[in-house]
Amino acid sequence: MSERESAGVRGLYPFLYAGPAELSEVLAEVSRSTVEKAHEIVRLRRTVGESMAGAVAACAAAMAERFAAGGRLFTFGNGGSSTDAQEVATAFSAPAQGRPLAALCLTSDVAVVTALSNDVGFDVVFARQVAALGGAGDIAFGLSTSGGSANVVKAFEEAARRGMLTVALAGYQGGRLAELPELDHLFVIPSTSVHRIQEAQTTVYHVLWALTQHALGARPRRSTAPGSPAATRTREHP
Ligand SMILES: O=C(CO)[C@@H](O)[C@H](O)[C@H](O)[C@H](O)COP(=O)(O)O
Repeated sequence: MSERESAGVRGLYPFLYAGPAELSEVLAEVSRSTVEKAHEIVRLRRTVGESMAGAVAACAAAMAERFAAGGRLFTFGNGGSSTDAQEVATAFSAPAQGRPLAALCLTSDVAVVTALSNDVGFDVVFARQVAALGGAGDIAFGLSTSGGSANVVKAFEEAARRGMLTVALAGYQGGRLAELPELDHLFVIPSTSVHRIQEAQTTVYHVLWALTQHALGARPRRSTAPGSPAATRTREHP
């Protein structure tokens, strides 16, 4: 191992190099930073819960309406958001309890994703699928931490053209998604840490799932109190 690599490993795993005397100090530091991180996560989730409760409930009601009329949910995102999109589709379509709802993740079919990326372009990898599968009664559900992924933005533009309900989760200040007037529901997690954003987005979509189930009469549940719409946007329909 080169000097540089060894320094890298030392930085990542300091306890491997600590002598018995230093070890407890290193462990105390690791535990301090873990506790700080845990506080940060709880603080952000609380902020999100308090400020978005009303908007999440409104979004769930709109989603439930689409499902009740036979609508389907299409989810998409890149990287970590792609696996979150898979989790959203799984939660809705294959719940252990509650009503199974029609949901499909547009990142799950490798053949379709690679064909579109290879033959047409990665920027249309979701939009083309939305065009092929989506209809007016359906729901487009996209996640992006930056809010700037071109393929996510284009998918929403296509979904809006088709009259689909559009639901977006973003971070930072919403990025390009914040500038999309077509979005029906936008939830912006107020953080600049990709990981914190993803964690808080998980809370938002799991609550959306629970409230949608509740609205469909599948799971009795306490209602949530309305909150400030500071970090959310719900489009008024004429
Ligand atoms: O942060 C992770 C994993 O946690 C990355 O995989 C991340 O998701 C990828 O860089 C994405 O391509 C970022 O896209 P986006 O969230 O900005 O739309």
